[in-house]
Amino acid sequence: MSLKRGPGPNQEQILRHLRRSNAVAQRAIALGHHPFGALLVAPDNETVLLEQCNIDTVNHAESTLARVAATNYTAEYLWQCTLYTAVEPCCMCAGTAYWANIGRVVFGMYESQLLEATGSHEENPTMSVSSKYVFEHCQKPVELIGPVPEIIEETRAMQQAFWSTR
Ligand SMILES: Nc1ccnc(=O)[nH]1
Repeated sequence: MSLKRGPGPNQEQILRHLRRSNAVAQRAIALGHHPFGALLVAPDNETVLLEQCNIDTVNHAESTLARVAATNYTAEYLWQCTLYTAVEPCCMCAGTAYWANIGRVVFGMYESQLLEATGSHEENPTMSVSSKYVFEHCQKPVELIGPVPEIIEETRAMQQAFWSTR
C-alpha cells in the first residue's frame, strides 16, 4: 500500500475544521454527552466526510469516528484523509485512528492542558499518554499537527464551563 499523502491543510482550513469540531462538541452536550467532537476530512482538505460527537467514556468521538471511517472507506483512501479534534485524542483514540489507517491527525489543545484547566473528573480521568508518544511508536508515519494556539482559548472555555458544573 502506498504511504504517499497529498499536501496538508493550510492554517485557514485547520482553524475552520477545529472550530467545527467544537461545534460538534456543543451538539454532544445538547445530546447529553461529553463536549468532544471529531471530523474526518477528505484529501482535498475541504470536504467533511464524517462528523462524530462523544457517546460515552468508552466510545469517544475520535475512536468512534475512526471505526466508522474504517467501516466505510478503504485503508488506501483513509491514509489521505485527516481526523480533526479540538482536544488531543487520548491514547485509545490515537491507537484506533492508527489502526483505521487515517494518515493525518490535527488537534487544538493538549490533553494535558485540558486536565490542567478542568482537573480530573471521574467521568473523564485523563490518561497521561500523548498522541505524539503513541504515533512515535507506530510502524507507519502518521502526521500529527497540534497544538494550534488560536483555538485553545475557546476550547478551554467550553470545556471549563462544562466540567465545572458536572
Ligand atoms: N478527546 C476526548 C476525550 C474524552 N472523550 C472524547 O470523546 N474525546
